[in-house]
Amino acid sequence: MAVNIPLLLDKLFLGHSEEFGSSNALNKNCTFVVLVSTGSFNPPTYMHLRMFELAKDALKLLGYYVIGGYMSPVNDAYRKQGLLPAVHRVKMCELACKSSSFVMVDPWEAMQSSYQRTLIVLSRVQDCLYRDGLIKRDSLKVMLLCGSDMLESFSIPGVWIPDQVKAICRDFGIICIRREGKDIDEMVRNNEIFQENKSNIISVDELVPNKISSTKVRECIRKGFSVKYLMADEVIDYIKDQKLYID
Ligand SMILES: Nc1ncnc2c1ncn2[C@@H]1O[C@H](COP(=O)(O)OP(=O)(O)OP(=O)(O)O)[C@@H](O)[C@H]1O
Ligand SMILES: NC(=O)c1ccc[n+]([C@@H]2O[C@H](COP(=O)(O)O)[C@@H](O)[C@H]2O)c1
Repeated sequence: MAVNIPLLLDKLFLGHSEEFGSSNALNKNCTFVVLVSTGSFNPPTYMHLRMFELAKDALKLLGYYVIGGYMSPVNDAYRKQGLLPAVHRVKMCELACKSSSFVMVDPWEAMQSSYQRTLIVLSRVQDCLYRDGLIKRDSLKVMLLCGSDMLESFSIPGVWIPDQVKAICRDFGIICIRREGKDIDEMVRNNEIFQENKSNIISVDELVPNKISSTKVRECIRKGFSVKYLMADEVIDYIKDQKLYID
């Protein structure tokens, strides 16, 4: 039985914008995008937030308008080594999102009693938005936002369910941020499902390459090094207060 947690809508852009002049953005004939990023966020870094900015810019050039984004921290049952309890990761994501005008946290996945696959997470966000009726179904697109390491994992046998990968690519779409020089076009060329849905897979190159990773941040904390300017000050304060990531 799913734990019922309402989807936050407070930062969703549903009104006026300079880009749309004086008229209401939602009356315009364009596709509105809601980004969903799934991951450990252990802890959330500036790069996790930066991904939303990069995706928003890239989609704008393609004629899409991003009206909001969600970070969805993975459930504890994912059992990745060193994964902190979801309560901490959700809290840190909430603190990280404070500085964003459009990125929110969706704690639904983290708060369920079992692991939730990414397709289920995307479907739930889409269902909530459809149910609310705030945006017309045919002008709303929910997309998975990820880094190229995650896109690469789609092709590793046994990690994802092929039918679910198909559904994610076909019914949602993926916006993928290049990470550490990975060739996203090659990944798309070498995967049949990606090939079939290549118009729905958008790759984003960074103008300012950024190698921040949660693993490296955890390593710095363990060694007692500074992590300032790698993630939000509020997140750093929380980690200190709660004495997290020190073995
Ligand atoms: N520097 C980065 N460039 C591009 N994508 C990134 C970067 N850091 C994280 N991501 C993406 O953010 C999402 C969530 O990542 P995750 O929480 O696993 O962070 P991570 O830094 O990869 O963590 P870890 O180091 O613990 O594996 C994934 O889609 C991942 O690819
Ligand atoms: N089949 C699936 O839906 C599937 C498989 C592997 C990873 N994932 C997701 O990808 C993300 C990976 O996060 P990490 O890079 O931190 O391991 C998590 O949100 C996880 O739930 C989903």
